[in-house]
Amino acid sequence: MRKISIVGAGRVGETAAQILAEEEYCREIALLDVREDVPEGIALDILQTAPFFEFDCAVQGSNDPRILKDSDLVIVTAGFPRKPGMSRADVLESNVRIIDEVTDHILAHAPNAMVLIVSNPVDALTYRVTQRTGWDRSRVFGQAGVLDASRMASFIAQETGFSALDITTMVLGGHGDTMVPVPRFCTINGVPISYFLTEERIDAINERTRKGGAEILALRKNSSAYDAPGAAVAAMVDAIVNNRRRLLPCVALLEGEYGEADIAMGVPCVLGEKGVESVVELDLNARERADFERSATAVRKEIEQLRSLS
Ligand SMILES: NC(=O)c1ccc[n+]([C@@H]2O[C@H](COP(=O)([O-])OP(=O)(O)OC[C@H]3O[C@@H](n4cnc5c(N)ncnc54)[C@H](O)[C@@H]3O)[C@@H](O)[C@H]2O)c1
Ligand SMILES: O=C(O)C[C@H](O)C(=O)O
Repeated sequence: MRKISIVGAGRVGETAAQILAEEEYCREIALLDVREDVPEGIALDILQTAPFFEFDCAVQGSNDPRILKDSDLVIVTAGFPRKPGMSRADVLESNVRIIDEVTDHILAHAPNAMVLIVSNPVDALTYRVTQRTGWDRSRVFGQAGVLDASRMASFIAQETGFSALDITTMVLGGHGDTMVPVPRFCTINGVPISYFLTEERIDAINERTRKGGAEILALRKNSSAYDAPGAAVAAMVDAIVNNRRRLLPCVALLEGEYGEADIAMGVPCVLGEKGVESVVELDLNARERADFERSATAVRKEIEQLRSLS
């Protein structure tokens, strides 16, 4: 990949940019933000880590949307994070205006790019970008489940004492309190977690995962999470750049899968060089399906709110 742009050089955007540079996923990283001088400053700061991390890709920042020109991938982290006590949906109204402006910049300056949405509420905003661009869902998708699954894996590692390296997890649904951790698809080197953890402990891990973002926000106080979110973005970029065809939970537009259409939410996807290659339909049991439907109802409510703002 030649050029990756990040719109929103805030905490998540900067963290992601630093990892992308260290890993040299592309030859050029562009940072676009509305704060005067800030994207230039962040770009310089990241560039000056090059001798330590041994990369030589270009890193530039600007307030001028033309910096997006020729991007292969645009990552959108622009927008307000929630404050303690708020839900992610509480920033919908302010962030939809930002996302619309950013989408128009992408349409004007990077019409061939893939778009990875991070800004919250990520399901509704990903939906919004699919509608405003009219692009195929393979090119417009969001990050949520990779982060939620990594949180769940770290909680399982803490509870069991096993290495996080051996833990695989799956979290579906909307990126909110109704998200759906699926313990049946969580293993420690292939062994179901129910082999090591009681139902009660698994329920507690599910609940902590659902509230994972709020837990960090309450502790950090003046910022929501950005280290793990930046790493989650980088994991998705890695899958795309290296055409790994990883099975990752992504926010994707549903076209009948899981009995849902005209909605974007977290589902397992095959992620590779063309973006979301396909949505994988897992055979959910009755409880998982009910939880997924409850989550879809919550996302639909946000999408309805979006429509009323149009
Ligand atoms: N999907 C996820 O898993 C996930 C994880 C973490 C954060 N988030 C979300 O990502 C967003 C950013 O979080 P953060 O902690 O980096 O916030 P932040 O406040 O540190 O950064 C946001 C940046 O967006 C910029 N911005 C605002 N309007 C813009 C515009 N029109 N064009 C370009 N830039 C613009 C701001 O100037 C700021 O630098 C929030 O909405 C947050 O909730 C999502
Ligand atoms: O919690 C938030 O608002 C930020 C993000 O969605 C997260 O899960 O860390």
